[in-house]
Amino acid sequence: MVDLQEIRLYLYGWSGISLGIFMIISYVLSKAIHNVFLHPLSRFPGPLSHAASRVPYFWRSIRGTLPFDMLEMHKKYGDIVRVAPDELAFSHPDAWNEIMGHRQGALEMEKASWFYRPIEEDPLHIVNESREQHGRLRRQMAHGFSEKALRDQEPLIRGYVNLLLQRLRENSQGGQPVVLSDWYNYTTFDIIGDLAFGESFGCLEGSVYDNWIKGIFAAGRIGTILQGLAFVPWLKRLLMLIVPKSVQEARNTHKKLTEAKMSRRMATVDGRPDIVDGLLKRKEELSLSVHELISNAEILIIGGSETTASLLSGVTYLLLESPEAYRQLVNEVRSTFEDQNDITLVTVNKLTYMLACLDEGMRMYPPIANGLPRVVPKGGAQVLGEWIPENTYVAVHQWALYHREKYFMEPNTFHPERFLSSPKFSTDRRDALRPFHTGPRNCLGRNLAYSEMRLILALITFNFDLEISDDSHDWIKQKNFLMWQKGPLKVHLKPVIR
Ligand code: HEM
Repeated sequence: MVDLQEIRLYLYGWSGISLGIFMIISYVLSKAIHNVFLHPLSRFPGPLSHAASRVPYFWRSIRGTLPFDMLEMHKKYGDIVRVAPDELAFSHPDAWNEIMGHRQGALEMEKASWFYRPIEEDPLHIVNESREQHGRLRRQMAHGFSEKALRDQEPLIRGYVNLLLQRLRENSQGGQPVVLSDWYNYTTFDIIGDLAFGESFGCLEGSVYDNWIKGIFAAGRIGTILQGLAFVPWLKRLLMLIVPKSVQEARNTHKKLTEAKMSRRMATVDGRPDIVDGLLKRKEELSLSVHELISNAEILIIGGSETTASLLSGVTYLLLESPEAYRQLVNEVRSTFEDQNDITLVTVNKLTYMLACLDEGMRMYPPIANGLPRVVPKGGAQVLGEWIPENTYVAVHQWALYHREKYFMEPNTFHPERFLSSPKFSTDRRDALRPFHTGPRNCLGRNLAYSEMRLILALITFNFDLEISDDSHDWIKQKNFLMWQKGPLKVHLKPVIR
């Protein structure tokens, strides 16, 4: 016997669900139509799907192809591209100052919180703090990055570089290639670990990555997902509730290890020539909790090690794939120095060709390849002659900008001479190259990074002949999830006999 009441309830249920789905689809469609045709950014060019929704932009970001996709978009649509309903990408040398710089009579643009604070509950640090607290932190930290501080830090840095050279000698003895990309990472992590927490990670000692560092590598991919979810807060909250217990436990273990590191640093005498000393001295005045101190030390490690190591791997690869440039660099290093003890943080400044190689390396393989978005302040702002409405997100995507033929001749080939005033490259817009950004929130560690990179590269090319391993010729074909996903860069090292 058919129960009519049951059928009626069943049909009501289905019509309720259908109505719900219909309403959701109508909402999404009307929002997309509004975004494309009626939004204040409608007049800017870009792919239709990106104007309609943020999803395509995040799809590119979580697939790791954003830097390359941005180049294609700029080639097709020009210097300004609408990459999301509320975001514009700018690809022009002048955009740097207008977006990142000190703006005349106005405050600098704030950083976009969806990008910089993917987990709102986490303590803040110098990179994502608000303008006022950022200024205070920066003033204190700047002492640790001064020229005097760098001179005092030299013995510490040199100690790790010497250990790197020793390990490279040991590991290349049988003629097998070494994974140079790992060794660069070990070295920069150990150096920054010591400068930010008062102790190294023991990577060079143990010839392995510390677990703490492995966690940072995994964070890049998760970071891009969390950034996307910032636009759908309910989904983010839901997903956070179902994070597996093992992940939460790993996070807690990491937290405890870091707290122990910071406690040990705080127990050591004042005046250690490192980067956190300035913060420790003024922690009460700056109202810094232990967690904020840790958060600052952690961001120094993330920002100061992976970036420098990536560039070292990138420039080594590019040099080994460009024999003429490699030969010229080796010539410069070996004719400038007779003894490796003469190679210091000061004397490496003589290596002008090496500096050009590093700059060209940053152009072809910028450690921070994607745009770091800012928010247009109240009242709007002028960028590249266009009036941009308030609350628009704006960014410059480095990899894409540096690979545009409009600004760099032969952008896909390694030409250090473009940074040595070669007439062939006189039309290059060298002012487009800002790997350390510009303005009040630019990189504090620029000098430290250059010193480290020059010292390491000079000592390696002084001590070894390098040859890329056959299976590393495609090394540069990588994805990017906030950081480059570097595969092993294998290199044969032959000690130079003197
Ligand atoms: C090749 C190596 C490096 C590159 C390409 C690089 C790049 C950058 C960039 C683009 C920013 C701006 C971030 C933003 O706008 O949100 C930045 C900020 C920063 N970097 Fe670096 N960096 C490098 C090495 C280092 C090193 C070795 C340190 C030392 C620990 C360091 C410390 C910092 C700090 C403290 C900030 C924040 C500055 C502020 O907000 O006032 N960086 N870096």
